[in-house]
Parts: sequence; structure tokens; C-alpha cells
Amino acid sequence: MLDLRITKQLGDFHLDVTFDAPAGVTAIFGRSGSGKTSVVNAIAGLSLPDAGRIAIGEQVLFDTKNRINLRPQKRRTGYVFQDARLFPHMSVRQNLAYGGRHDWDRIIATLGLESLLDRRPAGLSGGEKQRVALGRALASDPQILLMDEPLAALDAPRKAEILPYLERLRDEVQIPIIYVSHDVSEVARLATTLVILDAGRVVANGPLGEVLSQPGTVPLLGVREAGAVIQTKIAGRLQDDGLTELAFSGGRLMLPGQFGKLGDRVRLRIAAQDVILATTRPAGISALNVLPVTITAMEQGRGPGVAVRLLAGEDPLLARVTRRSAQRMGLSVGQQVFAIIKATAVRPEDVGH
Ligand SMILES: Nc1ncnc2c1ncn2[C@@H]1O[C@H](COP(=O)(O)OP(=O)(O)OP(=O)(O)O)[C@@H](O)[C@H]1O
Repeated sequence: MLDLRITKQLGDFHLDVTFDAPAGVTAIFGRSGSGKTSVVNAIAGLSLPDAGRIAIGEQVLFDTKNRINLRPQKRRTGYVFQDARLFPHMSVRQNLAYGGRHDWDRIIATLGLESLLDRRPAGLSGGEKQRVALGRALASDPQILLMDEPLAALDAPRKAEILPYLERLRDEVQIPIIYVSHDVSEVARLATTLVILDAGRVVANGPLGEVLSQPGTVPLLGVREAGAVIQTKIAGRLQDDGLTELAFSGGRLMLPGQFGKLGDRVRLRIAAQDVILATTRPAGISALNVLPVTITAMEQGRGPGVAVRLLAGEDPLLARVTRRSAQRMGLSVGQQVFAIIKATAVRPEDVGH
């Protein structure tokens, strides 16, 4: 567990950040200039906070009160940057060995590096280079992995290619992974914990599903990007229709596509704008997914929209409706309504594991 509490003045910019990061992926999300890189650099020891404390488990990396400031080399951090920064004259095998020899075979298997070992970085795709950079960072046996926008330089197909490796890594390694990103769909796919920064401060922080379903996050994520993430399991297949049935605490959803075997876990992001609300169970509509839900919070935005937090079973969902609709329907907290999710609204990149 990372335990961080720091302040730093950078010109006119004041950074004042406190959060904990358990094992798994803690995504630090925020728009450009919100302070994400400054936080990661403080963990790595590349920049010195004015005050605060940074500890990983029992080990204190930095503490102004007790005058502790471990040098970067002593912090055992694995750092992966936006560009892979591999040594061009070395093979993949040599690049990995430069990191170290820790858990070598498992790292190679987890990141699918077997077939790349004898190649040089110049011959690798952007996604392959990042996998090697990640392997090199892990081979040094870090106690924390820091990833600063590792996919930002990749095009959509390369991103789609590398995301399953990152999902596997998240589920296999025991150390905290700090993942900086300004891409909501990436965060929704990977994060266990989400920290949202705005102008140098933490404005939301907690388990991913909880944070993403808070109506207050809508303006921070953007109205089109806002939406909840739910964990489901594959419960069935309708072969003829090409539909998969996913079960979660709130009921069952039918989605087009194949997402794995029966019983596999599937993580699904449902954009707030793709959820329609009805006060009575609708009949005669084409949408396949109608879930009984309870309204648990509502928040009016600056524009014409109202963000509505819903509970489907034990899982929170988020819907965005116009203020006019909310008034006309008489929506209020505690009310039982129906959420309608169009089967084709969930994009392939919003389905993960
Ligand atoms: N050495 C410095 N002196 C003055 N201001 C700085 C310095 N370093 C960073 N800043 C300012 O601090 C703010 C936060 O920068 P930081 O790079 O941490 O943000 P970020 O969220 O990582 O942004 P991006 O996504 O664009 O990388 C910015 O406004 C930046 O201009």
C-alpha cells in the first residue's frame, strides 16, 4: 500500500495531494496540468515536495518531519514513461536483463515477450516497445510500478492490443501500480482505485465503481465520458443472435459480441448518456436491457443535464437525463425506476476483464 501526502509550490501552481493506493491499479486522472506527473515524480524521488510523507508499506521514502528523503535509486520504483526509452543497440533480452532478473520467466509469459527476445527495439511496434519497457521495469523487482501515460503515444489498434496485457498484469502482480492517464476509457478498463486531480488537488478518490458513479464526477470526466463500471460474469450465449448474456447483482444484460467463456469475468463501462430512465417498465421497445433500479443521488449540472446515480442490485450505475425530463418524470432520490440500456451502445473498448 502506498500512503502519500505531499504539498509543493511550482511557480503559481500549488500541489496538495493525499491518497492511499492499495495493490492493483490506482489511476491518477486529471486534465493536462492538474499535477499528475508531479505526483509520480515525487514518488520516484525525481522531484522533492516541500512537505509531506510518502511511504510504501513500512518503508518511508520521504518524510519532512523526520528528515527522510531516499535517493531515487534506493526507492525501488519501476517507472514506465510515455515513450519506451529502450536501448536501441540492445536486443529485447538485453534490455530486460538491464532491468534485472527478478521473476524473469513469469514476466516474459505475462507480457507475451517470448517471441520478441532476440529482436531490436527498432523493429518493434509501439505497443511491443511498451511491453518491453514494462518488463524491464518489473525485472528490477520494484516495490511500486509507476506508469505515466504509457499508452498516450499509441494509436487505437495498438492500445487495444496492449490493454489485455495490462489487465493481466494488474491481476497478477502484488505491488501497487500508479497509472497516470487522461483517458477515461483506459482508466475504466484498468483501474481498481481512482484518484481524480483538479488544479493540484484530489477532488474524488476511492474504488473505481464508486467514484465513477458519483454524479459530481460528470463535469470532471466530461459529459460524454462519464459513466459507471460494473463487474459481470458471462452467464450465457445466444449463438444465433451473436449475443452474450452477462449477469451482475442488478440483473442480466444482453450484449452483441463474444467476450470469453461461460463464467468469465467481464468488466463493462456503461456511459451515463446511454442509460435511459422510465418510471414504469416499458413495453414494446427494441432495447433488450431493462433493469429495475433505485435512484440514490441526483445532481444538476451547469448545463441542461442532471446526473442520476442509480443502484442496480448492489452495483451503482449513472444516467444523464435533461433537467426537463427529470422534472416531467418527477424523479427524486429513493424512487424506484427502470434503466434501459441499449445493447449496441456499449463499445468494444468499454468491455474488459
Ligand atoms: N518546475 C516547474 N516550475 C513551475 N511550474 C511547474 C514546474 N513543473 C510543473 N509545473 C506546473 O505544474 C502544473 C502541473 O504539472 P504536471 O506536469 O504535474 O501536470 P500533469 O497533470 O501531469 O499534466 P500533463 O497531463 O500535461 O502531463 C502545471 O501547471 C505545470 O506548468
